[in-house]
Amino acid sequence: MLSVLVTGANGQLGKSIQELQGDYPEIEFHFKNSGELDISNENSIAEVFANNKFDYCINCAAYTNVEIAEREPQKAFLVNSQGTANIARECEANGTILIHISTDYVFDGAKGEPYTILDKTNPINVYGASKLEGEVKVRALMKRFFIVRTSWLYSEFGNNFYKTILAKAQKGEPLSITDAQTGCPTHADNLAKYILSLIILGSTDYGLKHFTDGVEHTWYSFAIDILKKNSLLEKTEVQKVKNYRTFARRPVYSVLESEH
Ligand SMILES: NC(=O)C1=CN([C@@H]2O[C@H](COP(=O)(O)OP(=O)(O)OC[C@H]3O[C@@H](n4cnc5c(N)ncnc54)[C@H](OP(=O)(O)O)[C@@H]3O)[C@@H](O)[C@H]2O)C=CC1
Ligand SMILES: Cc1cn([C@H]2C[C@H](O)[C@@H](COP(=O)(O)OP(=O)(O)O[C@H]3O[C@@H](C)C(=O)[C@@H](O)[C@H]3O)O2)c(=O)[nH]c1=O
Repeated sequence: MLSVLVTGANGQLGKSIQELQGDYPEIEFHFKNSGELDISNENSIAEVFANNKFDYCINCAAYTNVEIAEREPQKAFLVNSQGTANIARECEANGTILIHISTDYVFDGAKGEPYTILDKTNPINVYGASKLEGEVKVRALMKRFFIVRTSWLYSEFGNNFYKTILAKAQKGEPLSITDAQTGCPTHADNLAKYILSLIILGSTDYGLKHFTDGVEHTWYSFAIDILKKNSLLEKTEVQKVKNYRTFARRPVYSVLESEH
């Protein structure tokens, strides 16, 4: 039996993994939400590790509000950089393999073609910078780790673009959606299955990975797909815009070349 700790268990990805647990009888899952394990608190982590021996830790805990991060960078860095370092340190000390999740927003978008794991990072917003610092800490502190970068996650859980658009359309609100950014929407369930496959297959191909669903979209084309799938396109007024106002800058092109 493999023992697997999942941090941030009540977030979008954490819940997607929880949904799948019945399909993995060979794994004993230990799901910890932010109240049960605060990754920014070393004592909280030490307490959880003192009572268990984990083969793997899937770090789903993160500060993910891209907009608000611009106004409270210290909070984003506390979780995404220091918190990640805390988890990495404890995993390394306990022989636990870390599967850490990162983002397409570590790139500036200037490349204009799919980013590989060898491409230079250059975040252009606070969230991306804090996630990159988390990656750097994992690499510095650990030998056996996976850093899985993904993009534009959506699912029935948590906050995501899919749910925002669906909720607005269901209320009959007119939509104005940017086509100024291109990326790959990725269903959290597919990412969860990929992560669990690394564990089940006992992969020793450690290091950096890119995982997406592999289909490029702008936010506008993704919104059109969402409306079509939910039979809302005819009923919804949708405007394509270039200048949807946001606090945070986002990469104009952040497609990740996915190996899977
Ligand atoms: N969402 C996306 O589009 C993408 C996400 N990612 C990455 O994937 C991972 C999972 O994201 P996702 O599930 O969507 O994010 P969510 O925001 O849905 O979930 C993150 C979870 O982390 C928890 N959390 C926040 N701070 C702490 C802390 N100090 N200690 C423990 N838990 C904490 C939150 O709990 P609470 O709500 O109680 O604060 C929340 O449940 C993250 O690393 C994210 O950066 C990468 C690319 C795209
Ligand atoms: C809701 C909405 C957003 N937008 C724009 C704003 C922004 O440029 C883009 C995406 O909006 P959101 O704020 O929903 O998505 P955002 O928070 O930028 O999503 C990101 O989250 C983090 C956690 C990641 O790691 C990224 O991969 C990515 O998924 O769409 C519109 O044009 N119209 C709208 O009605």
